[in-house]
Amino acid sequence: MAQQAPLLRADELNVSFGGLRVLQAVSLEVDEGEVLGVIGPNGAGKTTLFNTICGFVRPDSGALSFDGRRLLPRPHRLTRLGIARTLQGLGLFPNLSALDNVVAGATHRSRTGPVGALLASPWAERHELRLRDQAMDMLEQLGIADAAHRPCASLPYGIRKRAALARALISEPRLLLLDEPAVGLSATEITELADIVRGLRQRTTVMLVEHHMEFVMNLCDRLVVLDFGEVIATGTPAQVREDPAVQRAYLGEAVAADA
Ligand SMILES: Nc1ncnc2c1ncn2[C@@H]1O[C@H](COP(=O)(O)OP(=O)(O)OP(=O)(O)O)[C@@H](O)[C@H]1O
Repeated sequence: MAQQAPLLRADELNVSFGGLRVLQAVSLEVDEGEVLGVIGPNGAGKTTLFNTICGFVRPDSGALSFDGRRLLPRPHRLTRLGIARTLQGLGLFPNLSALDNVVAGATHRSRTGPVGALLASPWAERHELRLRDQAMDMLEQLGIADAAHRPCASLPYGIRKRAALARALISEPRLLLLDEPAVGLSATEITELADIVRGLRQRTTVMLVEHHMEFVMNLCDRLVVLDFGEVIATGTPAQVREDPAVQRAYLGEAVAADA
């Protein structure tokens, strides 16, 4: 049987900032339906890898492909391509309600356009109402429907994180990139988040960057480990845990932290 092509593929990505080589010949594949974790010590290049996939950073060389086609990402066109991302800083509009923030994530699906909005055509209105229903549905699925009409600035951090996730999901991405989804959450919230992400498998592929080892080890199907901008290991959590190069990379970090 022919093997399915990966949903996302990176080939020999090289990125440098000034003289600093931040990604060195990074190659990886993300298969449809999996949860792939990217881990590595501080400064390993994880965020830079995400930023390269999203088009915020241009690689010096190397290539990306998405769904078998060359990917030349541009941040404002990502959702149209089928890629959504949550940010470490969440990036929610603080004065808008959680619901309005989620609707804002679906702007590329809004067919109203400036003329339609001016004319306020019944068709456009119906479409916008449908979007709001879907956004409400999404908040319900993530267990935060109660927060729908409250301004984001007034919500606890854990709820805001879920609102940011709902906003990414409303665009119905094929690939969802989560940047440190567990950071700032309580132990209970982290367990709940893992359940939510597991549930997402049915509808999207997930690639996440994370430091929280227990979360990553319990949740991810596969891991890619970066150290000093290089992929030092790829495999299941169990394989990666036993990998001597990974142990050395993290041990080095622990020793540095103790010093
Ligand atoms: N815009 C930039 N200009 C210069 N150097 C940068 C820039 N962005 C990142 N770096 C450097 O690139 C290296 C990798 O950074 P990056 O943020 O990608 O690592 P990371 O693995 O995400 O780290 P962390 O886990 O601490 O968030 C670091 O040495 C960082 O200081």
